[in-house]
Amino acid sequence: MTALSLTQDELKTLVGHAALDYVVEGEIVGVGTGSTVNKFIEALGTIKGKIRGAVSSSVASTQRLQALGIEVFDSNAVEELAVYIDGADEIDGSGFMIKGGGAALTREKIVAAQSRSFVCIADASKRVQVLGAFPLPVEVVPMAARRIVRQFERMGGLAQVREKDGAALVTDNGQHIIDVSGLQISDPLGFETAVSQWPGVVTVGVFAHQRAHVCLLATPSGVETLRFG
Ligand SMILES: O=C[C@H](O)[C@H](O)[C@H](O)COP(=O)(O)O
Repeated sequence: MTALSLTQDELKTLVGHAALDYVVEGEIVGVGTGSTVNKFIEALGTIKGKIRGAVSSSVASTQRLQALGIEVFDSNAVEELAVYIDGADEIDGSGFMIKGGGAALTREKIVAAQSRSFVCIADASKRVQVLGAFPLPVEVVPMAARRIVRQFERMGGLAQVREKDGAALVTDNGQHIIDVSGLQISDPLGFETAVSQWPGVVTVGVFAHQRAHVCLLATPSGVETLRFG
């Protein structure tokens, strides 16, 4: 394949449109959050007559979907989704991911869990050997934040509460986010299981139990499809 000279934004558009191949006609599609998913939502608008609607993982994505005339269903109103399409901050060779750079990790994990298949859309910069170079987002109940920061520090991480406009960021769920840098997550399944049990942790941004089944990776040579079985 010839190398294309595309900006990161164009790569996201490419992969956002490629994800349409995974949308099942007549069904409700699970929609993630983030700048790559925003390209997918734009593309979804062009085939909105062919789908029943969407289940969304954030207020931001819901607003974008509704602005395009796509009906957004409550996740409780839908038993199971055929496919969930979402971006990632990092993805490894097993389809394990770090997510939550946009603070939407909790609802993302919920929608991923109710979907038969997770299609990750990302540009090639997100592909890693070992998870952890991207600071790991963890959604926490505010009263537990200090204790959880200390726990990550004891593991050798550097943890801090994410801020927005000079105050702690508040998620769609009314909680806070801790970002943890300096961790190498060599056992994503074990790590996710362990941290998920800490009191006050709402959701850890390691997606190992809800890993991707397919990753559409935008590269300078076009879209590569990685399948994780
Ligand atoms: O909370 C946000 C999500 O996990 C996003 O899917 C992730 O941060 C990737 O976002 P982007 O496509 O903007 O890089």
